[in-house]
Amino acid sequence: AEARVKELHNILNQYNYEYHVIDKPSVSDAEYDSLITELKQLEQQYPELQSPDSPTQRVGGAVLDMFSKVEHRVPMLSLGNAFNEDDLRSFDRRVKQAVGENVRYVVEMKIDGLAVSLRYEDGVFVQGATRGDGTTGEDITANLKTIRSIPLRLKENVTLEVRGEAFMPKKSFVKLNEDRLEREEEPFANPRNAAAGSLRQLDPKIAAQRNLDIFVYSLVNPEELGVTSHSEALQYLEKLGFKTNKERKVCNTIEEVVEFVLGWHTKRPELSYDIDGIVIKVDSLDQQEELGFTAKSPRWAIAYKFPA
Ligand SMILES: COc1nc2nc(N)nc(N)c2nc1C
Repeated sequence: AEARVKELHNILNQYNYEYHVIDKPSVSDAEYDSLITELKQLEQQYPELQSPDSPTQRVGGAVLDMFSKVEHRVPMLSLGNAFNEDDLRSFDRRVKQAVGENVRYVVEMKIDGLAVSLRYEDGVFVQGATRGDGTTGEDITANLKTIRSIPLRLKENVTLEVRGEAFMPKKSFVKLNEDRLEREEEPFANPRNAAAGSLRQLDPKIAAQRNLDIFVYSLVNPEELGVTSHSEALQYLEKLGFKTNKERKVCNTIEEVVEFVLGWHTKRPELSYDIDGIVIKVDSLDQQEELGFTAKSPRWAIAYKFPA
């Protein structure tokens, strides 16, 4: 039975990855459901084979009476803002004054959701937390486990921490508000508030019904893993089984960045999720190191904000 349980963990984690992370399911929902039912039965029959990282443990048990605090070992910083093209050119000039002319940028969607931190030990998801004040956040592990695109087990048994943005897709937001209006409950103002409200639920069963999703956008201390650029770090995270946002672009000049940013002003409504801006980052980790941080944000990144 133990061998079968291990095999079911691997098969179900892979099927969950195909469906929720890369959106390329290789089996039917019925096939997935029959295997999850088999695993649940084996876990009932052999309680010693149960484990917190089992695919059956996505929707946790207890309703909490409060969230415990989590100290972020590496602070979760905020980003400096740019509001127009000239702000972007000034950012580029500041960067080049510090690290020279040869700079490559990675440009990414700034998802309008909730920043969260996910910690893994030996490949297993052990703790997830909100940003809080950047130093102290709230432990929302049980709620984050209900997000199917968050792997409970990585494809390699590594210990690391990632940051990402949990969000509610536009379609889920519309459906949720329709249901709330039917139940004469206050609708949420926007998907960001709906995502925040869902992750603040003390009952994981409620969070599990909210169809939340996540894009992981950074690896804490990537230099420890021998990657030399942010782009490589993102590719490594994808290899591990994380969901990253595909709309990113490597740009070799700030003019390319400006063109990319202006393009998204008009393309924004086509996205299935809300973005409130575009994040521009120096790609080279060595140059990020040279640029360092201000008290509250990295000097090697900036958020271009769309007009509200
Ligand atoms: C490096 O720090 C960051 N990177 C980010 N990247 C994206 N795509 N979105 C964010 N909201 C974000 N926020 C921070 C603090």
